[in-house]
Amino acid sequence: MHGDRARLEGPGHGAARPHRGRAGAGRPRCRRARAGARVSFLITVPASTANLGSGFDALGMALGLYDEVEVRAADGLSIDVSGAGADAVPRDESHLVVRAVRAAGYTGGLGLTCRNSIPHARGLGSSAAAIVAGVAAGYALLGRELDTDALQIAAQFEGHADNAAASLFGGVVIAWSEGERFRAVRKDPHPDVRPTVLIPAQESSTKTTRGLLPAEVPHADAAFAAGRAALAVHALTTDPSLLLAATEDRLHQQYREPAWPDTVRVINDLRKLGVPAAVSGAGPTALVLGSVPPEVDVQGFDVRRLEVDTSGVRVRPLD
Ligand SMILES: Nc1ncnc2c1ncn2[C@@H]1O[C@H](COP(=O)(O)OP(=O)(O)O)[C@@H](O)[C@H]1O
Ligand SMILES: N[C@@H](CCOP(=O)(O)O)C(=O)O
Repeated sequence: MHGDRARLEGPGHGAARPHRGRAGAGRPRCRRARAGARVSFLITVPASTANLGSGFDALGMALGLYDEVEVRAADGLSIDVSGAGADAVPRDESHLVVRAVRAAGYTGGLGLTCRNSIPHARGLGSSAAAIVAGVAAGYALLGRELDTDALQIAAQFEGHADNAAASLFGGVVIAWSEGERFRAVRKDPHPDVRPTVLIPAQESSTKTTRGLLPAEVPHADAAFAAGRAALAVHALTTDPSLLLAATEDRLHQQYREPAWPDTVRVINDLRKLGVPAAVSGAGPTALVLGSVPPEVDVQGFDVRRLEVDTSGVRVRPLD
C-alpha cells in the first residue's frame, strides 16, 4: 500500500476486507449464522507495538507477526489452541477470542482453532490481536462487513485503541477518543521504518504496569510528549532520520521501569549510540527502529527483525 491514506475508524474503509456486505450497517439483526451463509473463516491478525516511545495510548504500528484463528459455526463450543499461551488460556466462554466474538454480536455455537505466534504479555499486543480476531470472526459469522463499530467493540476491552486500531487497520495508527467513542487514523509507514523487537522471556501484564502510572504528570513532561508524539507521526511516515528524538518518552517508561529494568538498560544503551529504541507497548519487549549494533548486550532477549504489517486483520472464507 502506498500513499498517505487516512482511515477513519473502520477497516470497512479498506484496511481489512472480509467478505462484502453493507458497510456501516448498524447492530447485527441476526445473531447466529444465516442459513446458506458462509460458516467457516480464517482470520489472520497482526501483532502491534504501541506508544512508539512518545505516543502513550495514542500511537501504534502493526507488525508482521501473526496469530491465525480458524472459526466455524458449530454446535456448542470447542477451542483448540497451539503456540503462544496454549498452556494458559481458558477453553470456555472466558477465552478472549470467544468474548470478542460475543461482543460482536454472534451468540451461536462456535468452533475455534487458534494458532498463536504473538507471545503473550510481552508488549506486542497479543490481547488486542485476539480481540480483533474475535470481533472479525463474529462479524464474518453474521455475514457482516467490518465497519466503524468494530474499533469501538475492540477498543472497549482495553480502554485504549492504539493496539486494536493497529491490528485492525495495519500500518501506523493515531488513536484517540472523543467522549466514549474511539477514533483512529491510519497512515502508511515510511519504507525505511524497519522494526526489530527484543523479546525477553519474562512476562509483564499490561494491566499491572498501567497501575504503576501516576494520576498526574508535570506540565513540562506533557508539553514535551505533545511535541515528540507529533514529531513521531512525521518521523514514522515521512522522515525516519528524526526517529531518535521522536521516540523519547516522558509519560510512561520511567514509571514502569521497575517492572523491566533490563529492557530499560538495553534501550538506554541503544539510544546512547543514536539508535531509536523504546519500550514496546507496556513492555517488557524493546522496540528498535533500526539495527542493533554488535556492542549492545542483548543476552537474554530473543532478537527478531519484523516487517511493518500494512494490511491489518484479514478474513478469508474457508467454505
Ligand atoms: N490469542 C489469545 N487467546 C486468548 N487469550 C489471549 C490471547 N492473547 C492474549 N491473551 C490474554 O491476554 C493476556 C496478555 O495481555 P496483556 O497483558 O495486555 O499483554 P499483551 O501485551 O501481550 O497484549 C494473556 O495473558 C492472555 O490472558
Ligand atoms: N498504550 C498501552 C499499550 C499496551 O500495549 P501492550 O501490547 O503491552 O498490551 C500501554 O502502554 O499501556
